[in-house]
Amino acid sequence: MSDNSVTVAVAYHSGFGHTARMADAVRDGAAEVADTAAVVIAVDTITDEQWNVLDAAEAIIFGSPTYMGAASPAFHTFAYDSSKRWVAQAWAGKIAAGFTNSGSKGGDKLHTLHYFTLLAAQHGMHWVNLGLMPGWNTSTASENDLNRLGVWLGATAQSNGDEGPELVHKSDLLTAAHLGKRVAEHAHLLRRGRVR
Ligand SMILES: Cc1cc2nc3c(=O)[nH]c(=O)nc-3n(C[C@H](O)[C@H](O)[C@H](O)COP(=O)(O)O)c2cc1C
Repeated sequence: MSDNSVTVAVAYHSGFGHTARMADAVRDGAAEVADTAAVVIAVDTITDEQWNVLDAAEAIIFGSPTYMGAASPAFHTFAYDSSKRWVAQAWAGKIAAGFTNSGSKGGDKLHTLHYFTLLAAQHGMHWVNLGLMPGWNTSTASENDLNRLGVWLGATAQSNGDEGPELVHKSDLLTAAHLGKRVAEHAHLLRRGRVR
């Protein structure tokens, strides 16, 4: 890593492993960008050292399954605990983005992403959206299209209730990787624009 390196941290919760697959894909997408350190942090087991990683990161990408139309309780505990950073606006100026996964095609996932934007705004962070046109929305389109669920705000996945994490849809993982890469690119842009 050079002096121009950036850190992209993926702060996520996953109850049963599906959202964890997305988190890994987001990390791998970010790591494709040169001079990027990409790390995943499970917020339900977060350590003091990992809080320090978040404090030092140029970008934090929030991820959670959608449970009962919102982010999971474990993610909300993390958000509550981040209020210590909010008081000092310690994360202000960082880049933020988000992803979620649910059992239904719609599943009220958008509410989880909206919540992430509010969390980011309260922290004074800059939201980066997905940056992909919607896929799978014409008669000739395919469910293997990127952004097959047609969401602009962040990356989304749909996981059938009777299938394990190993069957998370390929397109959703590629869409998650796209988000990670885009966030890393924006983190570099922001860093280059910073007066040192
Ligand atoms: C308590 C609970 C609430 C859920 N609520 C929703 C929901 O509101 N909408 C939806 O589509 N799926 C819902 N689901 C399904 C999960 O979003 C889905 O199983 C997801 O893949 C779980 O991700 P995870 O393995 O990362 O925990 C719910 C599941 C649980 C356990």
